[in-house]
Amino acid sequence: MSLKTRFLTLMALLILVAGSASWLAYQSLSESIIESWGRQVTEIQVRYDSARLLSSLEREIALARQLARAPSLLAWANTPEDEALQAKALSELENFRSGFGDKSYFVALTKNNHYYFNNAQNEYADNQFRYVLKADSPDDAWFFQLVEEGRDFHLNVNPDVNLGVTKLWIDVLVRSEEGEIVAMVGTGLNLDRFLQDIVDIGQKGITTLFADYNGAIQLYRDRNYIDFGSIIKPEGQKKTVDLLVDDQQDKQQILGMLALLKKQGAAPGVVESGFVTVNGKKHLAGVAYLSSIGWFEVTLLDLSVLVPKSYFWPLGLVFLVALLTTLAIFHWILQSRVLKPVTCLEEAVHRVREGRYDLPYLPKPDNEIGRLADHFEKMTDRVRRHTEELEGRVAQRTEQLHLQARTDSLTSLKNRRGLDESMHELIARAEREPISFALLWLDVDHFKAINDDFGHQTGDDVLNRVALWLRAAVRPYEQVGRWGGDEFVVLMSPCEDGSAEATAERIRETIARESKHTGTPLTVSIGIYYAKPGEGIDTLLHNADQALYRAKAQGRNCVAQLLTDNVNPS
Ligand SMILES: Nc1nc2c(ncn2[C@@H]2O[C@H](COP(=O)(O)OP(=O)(O)OP(=O)(O)O)[C@@H](O)[C@H]2O)c(=O)[nH]1
Repeated sequence: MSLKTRFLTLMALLILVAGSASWLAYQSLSESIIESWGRQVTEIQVRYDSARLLSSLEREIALARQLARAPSLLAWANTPEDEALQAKALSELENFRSGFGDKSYFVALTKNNHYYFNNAQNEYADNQFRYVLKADSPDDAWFFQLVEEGRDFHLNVNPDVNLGVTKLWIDVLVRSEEGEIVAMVGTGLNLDRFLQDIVDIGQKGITTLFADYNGAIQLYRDRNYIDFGSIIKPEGQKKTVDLLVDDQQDKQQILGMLALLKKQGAAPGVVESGFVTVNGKKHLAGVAYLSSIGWFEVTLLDLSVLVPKSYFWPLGLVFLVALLTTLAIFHWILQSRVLKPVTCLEEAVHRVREGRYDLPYLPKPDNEIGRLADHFEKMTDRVRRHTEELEGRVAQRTEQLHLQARTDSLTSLKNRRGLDESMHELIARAEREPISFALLWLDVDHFKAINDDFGHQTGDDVLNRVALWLRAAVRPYEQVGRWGGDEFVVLMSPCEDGSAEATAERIRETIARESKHTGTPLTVSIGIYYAKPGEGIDTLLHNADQALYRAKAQGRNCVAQLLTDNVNPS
């Protein structure tokens, strides 16, 4: 895996880990903020809903209580058969009727169980007596139950089968001076309008409901959940608030909140709250006890509606964009400041390793890698110069050795090897183009005697002088060498017929003449051989040697030629 891939993978992993940790921390923090905010909102909402209910009921309840204390009503309730008292009481009731919000009232007398009612349309004027309540009738059980419980004030939602109406009833007991319950009075409020005004107020995500002292649902936007006639139902058959929540733990929690508030009694403004699941969605439930009417107010806040998850999408988007931007910036910095310089440096090192000093362009960021590239560039330049210098020296030395290997150390003429190579070149050239060349083989006469008479050093001096005279006697481009001992060779090319003899003669004369000026006069014998096409080096040497042999045989200090197709001496 390349450095770049490793870096980017590591970076992405680190960002993901850090991002996930931040996200979890954010989730936890936001949840606790939402929870704390939700509880405050719930409290406010509960108090607000409670206040709305109480404000709409208080006047009605106060009026009902006032009616319950009316002397005319009390007098009639004590003596129901007294028609005068009845007329007076009903007149009083009619006065109160116009005061009630629903413009209706009811009276039920405990002594004869007579039930009186009149409505907004004054439908039952002078005919307020509606029916007789029967203790054994389930429809009338509410009356007998309330009287038996002896609660002076009660609210309930109940259908009146006889009247064909379902209302929120305000029931107030009428007691005689002795405390005996003699009647029940009150009014009924239009349930639909009440639900519409107080309960189903159309705030999204907020559900308001009211439950009675036992937790039975009294006011709720869904009528199917309302526990009508709750007063007469035995425990266990009531539609209580826990019906709204899904699991058993939540049911216990919400009922526990009701029990706790009931225990705390009349402490105003106390709100209990907790999370419950309603229809599979998490809700924050707030509960308050309205001691003045003996009911509970329950508010359910759907947090997924009030604070939907979609609110956090921009945050996720910002996180994603930040992640990608960070990766892009990191990649750019990594690429320009680290990876590209390192890649170029690696390529440069590779080239130098292969002996190439033409470095590619090396980026030099202002960091350790840039400085490393700079050092490497300078180091390479130095190595290149050093290598070039060394190579120059080696080439020079090689050239020297090459020359040395082909030069006679005494005379500085070509040695046998040098002559050998020159002859090979001439033969090869003669195969390609029609050139002629000749070999002169020269030997100092009686050289041994010089050595013997004057010493080896003098012999060397003589050989040196012969070399100089030889060199001077031939054209500059003729190749002259010492074959060994006192034998010399001249390669003449191009060489027309006859020119070799002339040159040989000139050499012989020069040496004889010049040596006379030295303390050791000497002569040389020269053999000549003209090369023929196709002849190898051995043939050439052999034939030249034969020519020399002839010259020696002829008495020395002379020139002899070997003609291979005519072997007679010249
Ligand atoms: N001083 C000196 N003598 C050498 C060198 N190389 C060979 N000699 C001597 O040269 C002599 C060559 O003698 P030869 O060619 O055999 O005979 P020569 O005396 O020249 O007689 P001819 O050739 O028959 O005229 C020998 O005595 C060698 O020892 C050298 O480099 N320096």
